[in-house]
Amino acid sequence: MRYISTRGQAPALTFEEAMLSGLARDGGLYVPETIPQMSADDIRALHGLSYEETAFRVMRPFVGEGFTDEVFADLIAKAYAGFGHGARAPLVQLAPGHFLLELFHGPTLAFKDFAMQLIGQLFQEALERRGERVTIVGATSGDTGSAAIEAFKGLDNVDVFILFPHGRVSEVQRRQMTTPPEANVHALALEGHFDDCQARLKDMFNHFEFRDSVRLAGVNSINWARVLAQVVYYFSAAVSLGAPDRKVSFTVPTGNFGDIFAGYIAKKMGLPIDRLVVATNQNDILHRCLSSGDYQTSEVHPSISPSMDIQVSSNFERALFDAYGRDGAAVAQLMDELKAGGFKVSQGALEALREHFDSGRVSEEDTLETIRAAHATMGELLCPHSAVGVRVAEAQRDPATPMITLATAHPAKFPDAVEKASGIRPPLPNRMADLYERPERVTRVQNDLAALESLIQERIAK
Ligand SMILES: Cc1ncc(COP(=O)(O)O)c(C=O)c1O
Ligand SMILES: N[C@@H](CCOP(=O)(O)O)C(=O)O
Repeated sequence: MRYISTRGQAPALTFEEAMLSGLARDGGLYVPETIPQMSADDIRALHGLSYEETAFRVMRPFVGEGFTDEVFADLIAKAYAGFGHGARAPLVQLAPGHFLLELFHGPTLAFKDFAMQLIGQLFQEALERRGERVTIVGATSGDTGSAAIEAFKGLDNVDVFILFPHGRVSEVQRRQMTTPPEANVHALALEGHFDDCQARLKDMFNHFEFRDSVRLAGVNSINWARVLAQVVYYFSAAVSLGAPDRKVSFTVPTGNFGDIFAGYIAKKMGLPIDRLVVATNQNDILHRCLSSGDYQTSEVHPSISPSMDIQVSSNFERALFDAYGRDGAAVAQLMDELKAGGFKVSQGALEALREHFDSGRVSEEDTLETIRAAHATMGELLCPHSAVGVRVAEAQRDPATPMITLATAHPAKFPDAVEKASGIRPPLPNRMADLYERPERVTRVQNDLAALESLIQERIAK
C-alpha cells in the first residue's frame, strides 16, 4: 500500500513513512493510492466482534508491512484499554430510526482519542524500532490538542507542542492542555483563531530547513493515520444496525472535515452508507460550499461549539482530490486560490461531492434548544457539537434509512453551554475531578512563524 499526495508532486510513501511525515512536501495531504475493499461477506463477518477486532480487520490492509499482524493487534489492544466503556463506541437510540454514536468515552472525552491513542502507540513502536525522535507540533481548536498531549506525554522520543487559539477554547479543554506536568508537553496559546494555528503549522511543514532540523511530525488530521483510525467506528456502528444488509446514513458535526472524510473512506471500502451529512455551526463554509460551489473564507465567529470554529477545512482538500478525478495539479491550483480568499468548485466536482455529502447549518439558538429538547425528551445530555449534528440529522433524515449522528465530545467539556441550555452542569468523571485545582503551564505566543520556530528550537535544545 502506497500513499500519494493530493497535490501530485511529492514522492509516494509507505504507511509508516506517511504517518511519521505528516504533510506531504508539496504541501498536500497523503491519501491511499487505492482504497482496499471489504466485501459484503467481510462486513458480515464483523458481527459480534469486539471493537478491537473490528479495528484490526478494517485498518490492516492500509498499514502494510511496517507493523506485523501481532504487533498491530497488540497496539490496538493497548490503545483502547483505557476507554471508559466496554463497547468503546456505544450506540444509543434517540428516536425511532435515529441513533447517537457516543465517541466520548476515551481519556480526554472526545472522539479524537480513538485515533490519537492508537497513533501514540504506533509512533512509539516505530520510533523505538528506528531509533529516532520527533517534534510533534499540533494545531487545535480544543480537542485534538488535549488528546495529543494525553497520548504523547512523558514519552522519551517525542516533544509535543500544541498551538491553541487564546481565549477561544473551553476552560476544560484549556486545562486539559495546560495542566499535564510532563516536561515534553508545551501548550502554546496563540493570539488568533484556529485557522491561524493550522496555517502556522502548515507553514512549519513547508519550511524544510526548520522541518528537517527539528524532525517535525504532525498528529492533526493532516496525518493519514488519524483519518484511518476514525474509519473503524463507521463500520462498528453500521454493522450493529444490520450492515451490510441494511444501509445507514451518518450525520457528522464538522469543522476540519477529517471525521466525515473517514466516513467517506468507509463507504469507498464497501460499507453501505446512504448519505454522509455535514453539520456545521455558524462557521458554515462547508455548508455554503456544498450548497453553492463557492468556497469563500470569511471571519471566524466564536460559537458555543468552539471546536468547529474553522473556515479553512483541511481535509476538504482530500475530498476535492477525488472530486477532481485525483488531479493533483487542479487541487494545487484551488489551494493557491484559497490563499487569496477562496475558490469556485467546478460543476462536475460539485456533483461528485454531492453524490456522497449533504449538509446543514445550525444557529446558536437552535443548538441550545436542541440540547434542551434532547435532555427533556430523550434524557440525553449532548455537548454543543453533538447537538449541531442531532439538529441537522433531525431536519434531513429519511425515515426509511437509519440515521447515526456522531456525538463527538462529552457534555462536561462544555459545561457553560450545556447548563445554559438544560439547567444541568455536567460533572467531569472522577479521574478528572481535580482538573480545576491543578496548576497550569502555558506560554502566550504571537501569530508569527519565525518567533514560533525559534521558541520550539530553543525548547527542544534544552
Ligand atoms: C467535539 C468536536 N466535534 C466536531 C469536530 C469536527 O471534526 P472534524 O474537524 O474532523 O470535522 C471537532 C474538531 O475536530 C471536535 O473537537
Ligand atoms: N476540532 C479540532 C481541530 C483540528 O482538527 P484535526 O482533526 O485536524 O486535528 C480540534 O479540536 O482541535
